[in-house]
Amino acid sequence: MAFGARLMAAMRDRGPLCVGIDPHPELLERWGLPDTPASLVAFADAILDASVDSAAAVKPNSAFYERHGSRGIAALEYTLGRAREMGLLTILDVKRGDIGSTMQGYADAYLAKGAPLEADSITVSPFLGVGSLRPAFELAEHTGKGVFILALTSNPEGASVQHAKGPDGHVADVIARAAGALNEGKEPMGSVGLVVGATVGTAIAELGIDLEAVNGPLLVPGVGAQGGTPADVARVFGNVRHRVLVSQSRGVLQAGPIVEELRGAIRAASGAAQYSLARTNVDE
Ligand SMILES: O=c1ccn([C@@H]2O[C@H](COP(=O)(O)O)[C@@H](O)[C@H]2O)c(=O)[nH]1
Repeated sequence: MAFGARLMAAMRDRGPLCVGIDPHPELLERWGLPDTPASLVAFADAILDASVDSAAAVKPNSAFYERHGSRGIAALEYTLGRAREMGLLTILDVKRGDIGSTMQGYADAYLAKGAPLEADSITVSPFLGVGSLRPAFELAEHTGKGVFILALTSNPEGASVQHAKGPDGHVADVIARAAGALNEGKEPMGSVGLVVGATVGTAIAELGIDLEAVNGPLLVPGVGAQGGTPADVARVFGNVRHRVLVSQSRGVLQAGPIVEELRGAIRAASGAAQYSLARTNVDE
């Protein structure tokens, strides 16, 4: 089954939350764990156990694994495999993007069946042009995987590039339209998503972006530690609420390391997002 359909089913069954697996050194310390590769495994195991019946997906961020070198990558490989065995969808946050021939290598690394670092989906950066990402789109289509393109990121520095206007329109809108074209006609939604922060304020309307026409999942970071709120999510994404996957890392992970307490925080964050989105009047 295609990633878009699998994610839609997971969100229907377990709510609109994706739990970020971000083993920051500060979080490891808070959990009473040393900053070592073995701790990455213990940290992620607890998050997977707490998420399995309460979140639609998990999102390990590769950066926190790469900083430990090959043993960190081995920990990531283990965690991706364990999530797959548990039936949890994975979004590997690697933000890759390169010329087409090299992009094929990245696609093979993460989206090929049986690859050591196989994930259900990855994040990609369109800075070299959305067309350069084609190898990832094509392999994802072939293997039933997903791709999330950075469009309007949650950090304040993103706007100076993403709001810029070129011959084809605003950068973020060009990206959104490209995703819409790749997802056209897909039911219940396509597998090419966008990353759009909860912190983008009124940018969607100002840049003339039609999120409905994207027809793909919207991965929404920025809630919690970055200052975004469930009310912001509802305000920004009310008309496409059925395709919104809110991603939270530090906001929920600080409830660890006890799995029951972590599960409680995940359920509360998921419930808050769901409640806020459900109260949105799409005609407003
Ligand atoms: O626009 C973006 C894209 C990705 N991220 C990633 O999401 C998490 C956010 O962590 P929090 O602790 O919930 O702030 C992190 O892995 C970022 O690299 C993002 O924040 N914004």
